[in-house]
Amino acid sequence: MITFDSVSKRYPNGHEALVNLSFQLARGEMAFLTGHSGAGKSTLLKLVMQIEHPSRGQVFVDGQNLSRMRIGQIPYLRRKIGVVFQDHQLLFDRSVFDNVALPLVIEGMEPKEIKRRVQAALDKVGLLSKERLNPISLSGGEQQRVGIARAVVNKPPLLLADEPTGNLDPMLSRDIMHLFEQFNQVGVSVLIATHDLALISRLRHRMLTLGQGRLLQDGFVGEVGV
Ligand SMILES: Nc1ncnc2c1ncn2[C@@H]1O[C@H](COP(=O)(O)OP(=O)(O)OP(=O)(O)O)[C@@H](O)[C@H]1O
Repeated sequence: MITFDSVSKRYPNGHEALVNLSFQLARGEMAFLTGHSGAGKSTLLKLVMQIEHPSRGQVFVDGQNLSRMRIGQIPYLRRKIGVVFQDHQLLFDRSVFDNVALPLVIEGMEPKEIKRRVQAALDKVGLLSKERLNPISLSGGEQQRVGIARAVVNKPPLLLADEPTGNLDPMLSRDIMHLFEQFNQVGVSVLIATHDLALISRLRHRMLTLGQGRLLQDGFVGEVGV
């Protein structure tokens, strides 16, 4: 689903955020991306989303070489990728329903189909009863679930998350990771950047560790000594 082939990323200020990075995330695989602050985790995710571009090497998503992609194709790429952020970036002047519906409204989907999809996504994250509320009245964990529902509402084959449990306590964090596992179990490829080694040490998934933009380790959590 994702292939990095000898990818380096140098920002305009000269900082090399990723150095000769190669790895693959198979279709239907779930992996964690970890490493110290500034190791390059967010940069890697931005390259997948085409927010940033590699200075050297090639990135493939779902078989497509991103460096050969025309600008007009970028929206189609982004539709394949659900993204969850730490601060969930919800709109507090809209209901939970409207927040989750947003990607479908932008796509121009029929209102009836939007309703069906949004309710299915809210049901999956356990928030169907709160669809009419304003997200400001929800707890931090619930707000993060709204963010996840919005990320999966158009059924993307790939889900990326950048520190999705950063503001949550350990129990809520486990629930959120469990939700990602459930999406993975139905075939969604999942890549989650996180600092939270204590949390991921309990889950048996592949872990890619970055250090100063290089891939330091790649293996299953138990094998790499976490
Ligand atoms: N737009 C930019 N311009 C210049 N340097 C940048 C830019 N974005 C990130 N960097 C630098 O690139 C390096 C990697 O940053 P990145 O955000 O990818 O790391 P990270 O592993 O996600 O860190 P954190 O866990 O703190 O979010 C850092 O040294 C950062 O300061």
